[in-house]
Formats: sequence, structure tokens, C-alpha cells
Amino acid sequence: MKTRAMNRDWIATAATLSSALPYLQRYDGAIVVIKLGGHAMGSDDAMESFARDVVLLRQVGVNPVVVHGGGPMINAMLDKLQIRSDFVGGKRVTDAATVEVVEMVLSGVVNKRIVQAINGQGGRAVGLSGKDANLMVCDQADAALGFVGTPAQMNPRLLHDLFTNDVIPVIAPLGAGRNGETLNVNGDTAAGAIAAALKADRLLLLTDVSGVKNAAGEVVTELKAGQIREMTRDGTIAGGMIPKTETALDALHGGVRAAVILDGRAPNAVLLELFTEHGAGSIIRPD
Ligand SMILES: Nc1ncnc2c1ncn2[C@@H]1O[C@H](COP(=O)(O)OP(=O)(O)O)[C@@H](O)[C@H]1O
Ligand SMILES: CC(=O)N[C@@H](CCC(=O)OP(=O)(O)O)C(=O)O
Repeated sequence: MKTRAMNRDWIATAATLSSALPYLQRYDGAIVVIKLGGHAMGSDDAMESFARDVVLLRQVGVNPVVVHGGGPMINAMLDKLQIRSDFVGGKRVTDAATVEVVEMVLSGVVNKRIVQAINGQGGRAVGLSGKDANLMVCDQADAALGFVGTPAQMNPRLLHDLFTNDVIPVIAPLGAGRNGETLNVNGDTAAGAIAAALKADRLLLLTDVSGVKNAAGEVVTELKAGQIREMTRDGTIAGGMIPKTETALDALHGGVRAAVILDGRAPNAVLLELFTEHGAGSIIRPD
């Protein structure tokens, strides 16, 4: 059967990763939250490779949780519907019509594409959003942003139940508002809040660069929280990297052991990060 043969391939891949065994043992039972951004999703082949890595993690005893974005896919649908969209401070200004489209695209199209990719590789993925079982109750971030949420109260019990049942949760970043409304949450923010609620061993933020770069443009493989603050003050960390590193710092503050920013398009990025000595991106640890 296709799945069996593929399982053998993955195990061979893991075995050839240098000195993988101590890492496999280290991560047995660990919770790893993986944020897959819209820009990191790429082609069907890249999605298949990501899904294979996630299923392998589960097979070696890790509890992976996938939290996804989908900004570019939301943009494409808003364009089709001729709904104008603006960003303020990295967040989408979200009116009532926009939040419907955001939910339709994230919970409907993007979430199910990832669920199907994981299940196609022999995993048991279940798609959710922050609204399910009140996983992520949010307050409105700022009246000027409309239906945009800031995670306020996390209820991760459902996720523990899913781990026990060998299920891989795939979560769309929508929050339950206090008055029954749906709130749009930035994907990085949602992943950080979920990782903190689970006190995850790792938060992996998959993006389209190989890590956090210094002023010379080189990826810095290990960073302390204080260095991130310094690099943000002096402008080395800019643009979309600011909310990403802020999410990493918030997650560390919330009890996550380490956060990693890495290129989600690179083959086997997740496996290389977790199961090799050198990892695959920039690891950020508390001071
Ligand atoms: N110091 C830095 N190191 C790496 N990338 C940086 C840095 N400062 C700014 N960036 C920018 O941040 C971008 C990643 O953020 P973003 O595009 O929002 O990612 P995503 O869409 O995956 O959430 C990179 O493509 C890069 O252009
Ligand atoms: C409030 C807010 O901005 N929400 C994001 C949610 C999707 C997201 O974060 O997608 P990426 O991870 O692909 O950027 C949005 O509407 O685009």
C-alpha cells in the first residue's frame, strides 16, 4: 500500500539525518507548535513534503499542532469579490464583509488543504479554528481594525484530548469574540498564544527566509531574547520580521521553551530543525 511504502521512506529519511536518535528521544512526548504562513505554503509538492514531516513527527512520538495563515489566499479572494483591504501595523482592517471572507478562506479552503495533505500521508488530522471548544477567546484588538482579535483566554483542553487520540490538530487563526462574533487573528499571534497555552517545547515559525539576519545579512542561528530586542531597536529586524520575533518573545514569556524562525519552503525544514545538531533556522531562547 502506498502509505506503508511511504512510511518506510520517511523512517529512512529520519535515520539518515546525522545522529538523529538522541533528538528523537529528546522529543518523545514533546509538544511542537508549527506555524505555516501563507507565503511558506507554496506548491502541492511543498505541501506534500510538509505534511510528510508532520506525520513523521507524530510517528516518532511528538505531538505536533499546525497553526496556519493564508494572507495571500485571503487577498486573492477579496480581489475576486472586489472587496478592498488595508493593513495597519501588519494587521488586516477587517469589516463585517471581510471577516466572512477570511473565515471562508482560512477555515474552509486553506485549513482543509492542509488537513487533506496530512491525511494523504497517513496521518489523522482534524481541522479546527480558535472558535472550536472556545480554544481561543479573543477581545477586539482595536476598534479601528474592526473584527480583529487579540487572544485573551485560551482553553487548550481539546488539544490534549486530540493528542491522546493520535490526532494532529490543524488550526485556523479565527477567534471567538465575547459576544458571539468571529474575530480575525494574525496567524503568528494565534500560533504564539496556542504554544504558550500548551507550554510547548517548541514554536516553529515557518516563513520565506532562512532565519533572522544580522546587519551583514547573515542568518544568526542562536539568539537570546535580549539580542532580539536590541536588533529591533537598531532596525536590523524590520517589517514582517517584527511581529514574528515579538510573537517568539511573547511565547517564551508564556512558558514555551524555545522558538525557531525558519524557511518553510526548504525540504525537510521541520525535521532538520528538530533532529539535527545544527537545526535549520534561528533559535530564540529566553535570556
Ligand atoms: N533581520 C531580518 N531577518 C530576516 N528577515 C527580515 C529581517 N528584517 C526584516 N525581514 C523581512 O521579514 C520577512 C518575513 O516576514 P513576512 O513576510 O511577514 O513573513 P510571513 O508572510 O511568512 O509571515 C522577510 O521576508 C524579510 O523581508
Ligand atoms: C488580523 C490579520 O491580519 N489576520 C491575517 C490572518 C491570516 C495570516 O496571518 O496569514 P499569514 O500568516 O499567511 O500572513 C489576515 O487577515 O491576513
